[in-house]
Amino acid sequence: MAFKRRKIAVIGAGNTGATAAFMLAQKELGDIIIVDIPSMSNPTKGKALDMLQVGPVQGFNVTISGTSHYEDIQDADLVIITAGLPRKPGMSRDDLVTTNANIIKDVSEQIARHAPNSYIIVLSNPVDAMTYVCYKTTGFAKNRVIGQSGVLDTARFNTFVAEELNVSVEDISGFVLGGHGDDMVPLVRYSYAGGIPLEKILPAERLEAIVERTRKGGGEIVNLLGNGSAYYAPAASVVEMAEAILKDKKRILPSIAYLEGEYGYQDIYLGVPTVLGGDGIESIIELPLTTEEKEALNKSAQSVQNVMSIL
Ligand SMILES: NC(=O)c1ccc[n+]([C@@H]2O[C@H](COP(=O)([O-])OP(=O)(O)OC[C@H]3O[C@@H](n4cnc5c(N)ncnc54)[C@H](O)[C@@H]3O)[C@@H](O)[C@H]2O)c1
Ligand SMILES: O=C(O)C[C@H](O)C(=O)O
Repeated sequence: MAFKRRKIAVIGAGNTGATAAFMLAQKELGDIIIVDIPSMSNPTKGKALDMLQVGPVQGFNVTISGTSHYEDIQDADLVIITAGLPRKPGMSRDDLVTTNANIIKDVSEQIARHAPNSYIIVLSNPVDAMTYVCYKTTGFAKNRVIGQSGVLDTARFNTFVAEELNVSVEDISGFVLGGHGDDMVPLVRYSYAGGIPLEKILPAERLEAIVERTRKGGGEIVNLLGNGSAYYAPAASVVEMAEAILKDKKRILPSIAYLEGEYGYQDIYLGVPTVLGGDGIESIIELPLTTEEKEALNKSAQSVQNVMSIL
């Protein structure tokens, strides 16, 4: 049997979808098909063609195409869902729930029909609840339906810590648990700079300020952009997860995973540390938490439940 290149479908050709598609191509992770709703002109095809023409300049060699037909995602190995509305200043991610849930249901049905063996990473917000909708609609196994938030939230935390310490961001390893909302749980106790616990080198009030800024990191960018939300770091984050799966890297990365008793929660998608490899979420890592940390995680899980109760 001949080897074949991987096929990656990106649903939604907006800011996050187009940026993720471009980064996937630059890393030659597979042939890319970008799907968006039909329109009078054809911006999806236009973006795909524009990206493809970077290949000769940067030296990557994959196909990139744009479409509004779901048949074109036939047999995709991996699907990244970015379809849906982003928030605007003054909105919370949860305000998007009703509109985006309808979009995610529709997209998930199409994925189940045309790419029944795929692994899915969901980005659309409110992402914990949208990942749940995708899981229920596709009926795929829980390890194959994954949400992205923790890689991004951790990247923000790491960025702020590196700036504070004036050291390389490469040496910071933060750790964020919970839902992708303002009560997410950056766990300082499990965060390090060059192997040194952060609590040993940063005063408690500076750490608390960084935790707060991380929690509101998405909103900070929404306010700065004025019309839409972050996309470079979100795209890079979803691509890191995609790479872990496509190359069976068995990375320890935070993912939004379906919980059946882990951390004491049932029937919920929530951000937890996972091993991401060729079979998607291969395992969930459970860590001992202090009473205070567990209370913070309970609060975050309750926020996700509140959004899910609207569905
Ligand atoms: N999880 C995260 O960390 C994270 C990070 C950034 C953005 N997001 C979320 O991702 C989503 C997309 O953000 P964006 O900045 O790319 O928005 P965007 O408006 O730039 O792009 C969204 C695209 O989805 C398309 N779309 C809508 N319905 C569709 C359907 N049924 N099928 C296919 N495509 C459809 C739209 O036409 C649009 O091109 C938002 O919900 C945003 O909140 C999540
Ligand atoms: O903040 C948003 O609405 C988009 C995304 O979830 C983010 O964290 O950047």
